[in-house]
Amino acid sequence: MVETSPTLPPLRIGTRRSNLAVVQAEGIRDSLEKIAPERSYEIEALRTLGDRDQLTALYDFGAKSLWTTELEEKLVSGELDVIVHCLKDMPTTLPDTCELAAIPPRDNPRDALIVKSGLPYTSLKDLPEGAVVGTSSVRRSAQLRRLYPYLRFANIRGNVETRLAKLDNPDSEYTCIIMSAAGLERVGLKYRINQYLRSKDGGILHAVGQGALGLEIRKGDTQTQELLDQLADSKSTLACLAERSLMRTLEGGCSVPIGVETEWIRSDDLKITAIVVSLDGSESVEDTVEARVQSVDEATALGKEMAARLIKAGAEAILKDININRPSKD
Ligand SMILES: NCc1[nH]cc(CCC(=O)O)c1CC(=O)O
Repeated sequence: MVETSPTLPPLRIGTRRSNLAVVQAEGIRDSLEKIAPERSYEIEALRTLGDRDQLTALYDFGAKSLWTTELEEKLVSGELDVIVHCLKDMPTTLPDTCELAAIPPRDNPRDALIVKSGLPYTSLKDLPEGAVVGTSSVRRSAQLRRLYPYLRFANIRGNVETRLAKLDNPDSEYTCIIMSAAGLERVGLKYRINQYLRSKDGGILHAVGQGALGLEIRKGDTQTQELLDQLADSKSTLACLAERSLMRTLEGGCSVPIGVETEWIRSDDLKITAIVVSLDGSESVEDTVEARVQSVDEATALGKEMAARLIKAGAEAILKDININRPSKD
């Protein structure tokens, strides 16, 4: 007689209910099926507060956890085993019942310019005076205001497909929008990207963790941790942890204009560049630092060092001013 090992229950993968979130969760499920084909996997896509409320501007939500709280409750209660997040939507400090188990290989971290269909512009510098950039991200608008003071800005909310539809509507005010390149590429919309933006091209730095996924588990769930270890990418992990350490030290939420870029030079040296910009773009501090990074502690230390340099250059005054002038929730 053949002994059958006790079968594990299906691993329950939770995510938000946007097309992008589901595509991401399916990608993780497919990778897990290759690594551990004996196990079965289920995806549960949940509508979160951030998905339901499309009207409140992002900076009015205050806490960054609008995408994560409801999923974490299900994780802690055992209804889910892992949550697949966009890393940039994850608060830098998690509830102490949960932990960040793994960061898989990062996709393109850059922002992308998408121009309204039918308009001839192909880069930020082509945009005429008064052109309207659709974005609800103060990180994006503050950096653009600094470099292109003649542009105008309007909020835009909704998932990737909704934003593109709003852009292309001939009656909408938008000339262009800025979205994450990774988000567009994952849902098959790479062809809509007119320009990839970065410090050397267009001049704007991306968000902390942009282009990476974060896999969150119940604290102490070693079985799921060991499974997810096999999806982790050490270079992506260390770079993203350095970025998150910078953000945590500056105490910025998703709505604080901190732009960042990390780049591996030689095999173990990480270069980090970061900028903090006032909402109107009139003030900014920027710096670059480089260090050997071979461990989580060294990544964290590099992020802290970057934050210390920005604070020394005046970042605190800019951030304090932003918090005072932030529109209230009511
Ligand atoms: N702001 C919301 C958000 N969070 C993660 C992504 C896309 C995926 C990623 O960049 O990791 C997006 C959309 C966007 O910024 O265009």
